[in-house]
Amino acid sequence: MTATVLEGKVFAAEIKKSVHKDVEKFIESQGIIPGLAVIIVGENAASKVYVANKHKACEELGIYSEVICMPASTTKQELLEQIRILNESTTIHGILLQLPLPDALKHDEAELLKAIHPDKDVDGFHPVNVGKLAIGQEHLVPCTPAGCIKILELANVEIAGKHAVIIGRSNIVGKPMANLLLSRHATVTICHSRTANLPSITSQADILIVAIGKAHFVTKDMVKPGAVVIDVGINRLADKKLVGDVNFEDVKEVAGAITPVPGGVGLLTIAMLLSNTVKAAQLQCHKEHK
Ligand SMILES: Nc1nc(=O)c2c([nH]1)NC[C@@H]1CN(c3ccc(C(=O)N[C@@H](CCC(=O)O)C(=O)O)cc3)C=[N+]21
Repeated sequence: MTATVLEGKVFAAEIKKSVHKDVEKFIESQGIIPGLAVIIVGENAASKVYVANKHKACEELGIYSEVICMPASTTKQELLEQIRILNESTTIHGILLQLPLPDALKHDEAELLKAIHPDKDVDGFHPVNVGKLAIGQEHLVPCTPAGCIKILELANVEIAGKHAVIIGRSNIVGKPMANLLLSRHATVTICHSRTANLPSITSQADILIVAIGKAHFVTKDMVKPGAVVIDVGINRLADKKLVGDVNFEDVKEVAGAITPVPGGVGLLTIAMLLSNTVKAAQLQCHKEHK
């Protein structure tokens, strides 16, 4: 048996189409354009590519987008001031602070993310939004795990009652992913670097979500026949080739369905960012009219 390949492009196009409609409706009813600001601090080749992709996607959908590039020498104070300006801006509805931050700012990350107004937090990283997700009140949800859920939904994969295993416990993917799956009634197991006998657990998964940042880590002996495998990894090999955390060619032989890298989850991440930007704009307008 060979797995069905879950093409990110197809699902992302579907989401973008619906977001595009929402953008048009929003502009018509409010007389303003939804706006996204992306702050990028320092030089990071990969970050620049993502930011350029996000900018292009905004243009396609009629969302106003601003990219704010700041030097690696930027201080916490300067960054907080930039965030304050964007929080108060009436043309910007979504703010994304691109991670990772330069080393000098790494220990300020939590404080900086908390400075973004929760209603403009299109990454869903503010503690208020993290907390809301944890108690089942989804508000602005992190884009990558939200994209994984969209893939499952659009591919008609049943979640309720299924055993979902997540490899990776990051705040950006693993933890929010667990909450999203739990709210949709999956039985959820989170594995990580200290998990004993990992293959014995991953082999029980009906849905396997892999987000550990190790190229080709998951092989077919770790996958239950017929499982749905979602690969969140993006690893650049020495030859510049982009690969996931899953050994695609190997796992494809046993999985029921699998996402490719590139062309999988990454495209959904961008689509969900656009969706969150319009949602944020809607939230802010409702508040103004109260
Ligand atoms: N605050 C913050 N929020 C983020 O959401 C965030 C971030 N920081 N830092 C970096 C990561 C990474 N990320 C990606 C987005 C799109 C693709 C994407 O479009 N990938 C395509 C193309 C990949 C390529 O060819 O380079 C694909 O997988 O097919 C990948 C990765 C968002 N991130």
